[in-house]
Amino acid sequence: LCPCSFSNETSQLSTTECIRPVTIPLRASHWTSRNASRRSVECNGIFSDLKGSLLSRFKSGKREDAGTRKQPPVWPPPEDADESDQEDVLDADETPYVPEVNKDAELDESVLKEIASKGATEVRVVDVEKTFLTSQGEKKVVKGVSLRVEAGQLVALVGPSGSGKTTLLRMIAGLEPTSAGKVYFNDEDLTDVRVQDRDVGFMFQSYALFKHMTVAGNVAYGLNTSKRKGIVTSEQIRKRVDDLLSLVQLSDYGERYPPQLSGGQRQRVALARALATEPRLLLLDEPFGALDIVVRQELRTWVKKLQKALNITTIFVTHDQDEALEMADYMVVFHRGRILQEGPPFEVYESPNSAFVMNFISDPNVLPATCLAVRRSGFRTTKPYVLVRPDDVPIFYEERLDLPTTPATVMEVNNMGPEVLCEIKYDDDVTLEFNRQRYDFEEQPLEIGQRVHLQLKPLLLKAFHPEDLKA
Ligand SMILES: Nc1ncnc2c1ncn2[C@@H]1O[C@H](COP(=O)(O)OP(=O)(O)OP(=O)(O)O)[C@@H](O)[C@H]1O
Repeated sequence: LCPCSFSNETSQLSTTECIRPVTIPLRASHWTSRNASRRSVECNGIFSDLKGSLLSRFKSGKREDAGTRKQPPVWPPPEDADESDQEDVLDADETPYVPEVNKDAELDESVLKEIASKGATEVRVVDVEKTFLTSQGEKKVVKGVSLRVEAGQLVALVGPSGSGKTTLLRMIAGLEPTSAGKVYFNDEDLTDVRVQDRDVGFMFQSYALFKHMTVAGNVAYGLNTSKRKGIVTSEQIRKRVDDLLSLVQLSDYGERYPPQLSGGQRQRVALARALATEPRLLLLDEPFGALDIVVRQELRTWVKKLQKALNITTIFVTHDQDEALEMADYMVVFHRGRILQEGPPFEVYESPNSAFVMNFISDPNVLPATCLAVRRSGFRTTKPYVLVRPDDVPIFYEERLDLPTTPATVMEVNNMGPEVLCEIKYDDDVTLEFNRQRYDFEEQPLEIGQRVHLQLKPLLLKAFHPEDLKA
């Protein structure tokens, strides 16, 4: 186990108590009470063992040799710290939670102005196609895509792996030539313009920082290589780097090296670097994909706030539907190289235009189209299956003669925090999950074995053939 934040190691831990092997990235900032309790939930109790093991190791005086480089303060504390200090560090119940970023921090107006000196840019792609030449012949991976991204919007491209999201992003960036179609920034045709002349900032999942360069050096890299922004003297560069590091709340980290940072901090450096040259457009490809769930959640909210404050048009690719629903102003669902649906996230969620979209952005139940409940609902289809979301199923204690309800028996009741997830079985043995807000559930609780009556609303069902859901 390596708790040292220099090493960037992860530990593979298996335990019979866990459903599957657990990988826990260890970082100094993890040893905090809120994270600790979340982590213990995440890994089914393994945390207490882990903590105990680290505690004994720490008490035995072993720690990583941090090398001869200038070292920032890290956990574990120096060996000469007295035992009571050590207990303090490890006592998850008493250590205050240290968030990855201060989401409520006021953004310095002068810094914002410095960085967001241009107006936001509208991006349009028109009938864009991409064909790759592979050993099996030509492969068209983007098939006539048209999309308008309004100036200042945060747009999420979602879809299964291989559906063409990254390829589209790369064509917008100029990293990949288009096979057909046009790319415009504010009505300026940039289709054949080189990447370095498009004024685009990138941030990818793999931090892509130069390990041998300090944080400040990484942020300054773009400025050093492109002197076209009027930032030419070393003093101007230093000022811009300071501003950017302050913006991403890493002012004290300029002299560190990337391996000395946590994943979230590295992504913040990558963001500062992407913003260094005042890009007109920010492109993020799975920016939080490599981060753990707690940090990811925090950075989502923070990046969204920053994006709005900078008013910079941003397109991001994500596999995480929740991330897209939470962050995006506009959501684009890709399937097999085409856009299947686009719109504000709540609209796409509320009114998916196909079984594929419903299945992709929520976690619906699959029912046979001929089952009792579907027939009783009045829904008619020739397709073999039907999707229904767990939050789209009204439930009644008594039979409702005015509504087409179907009786069922409660089989499971699982408290999931803010929601209660229940499973019922209809009399034809078809099962269905539905959820209720905990507050509603407490008002009207359900018990295992209880008879209930559920309504399926035809407008909220989507019929499908298994082929329709394939990536
Ligand atoms: N240089 C290339 N040569 C050949 N095929 C490629 C190349 N780049 C991408 N592809 C193929 O294009 C298809 C789309 O890839 P792309 O990375 O755009 O998908 P994606 O939706 O972003 O998926 P993921 O989320 O997994 O990155 C995939 O089948 C991929 O294998």
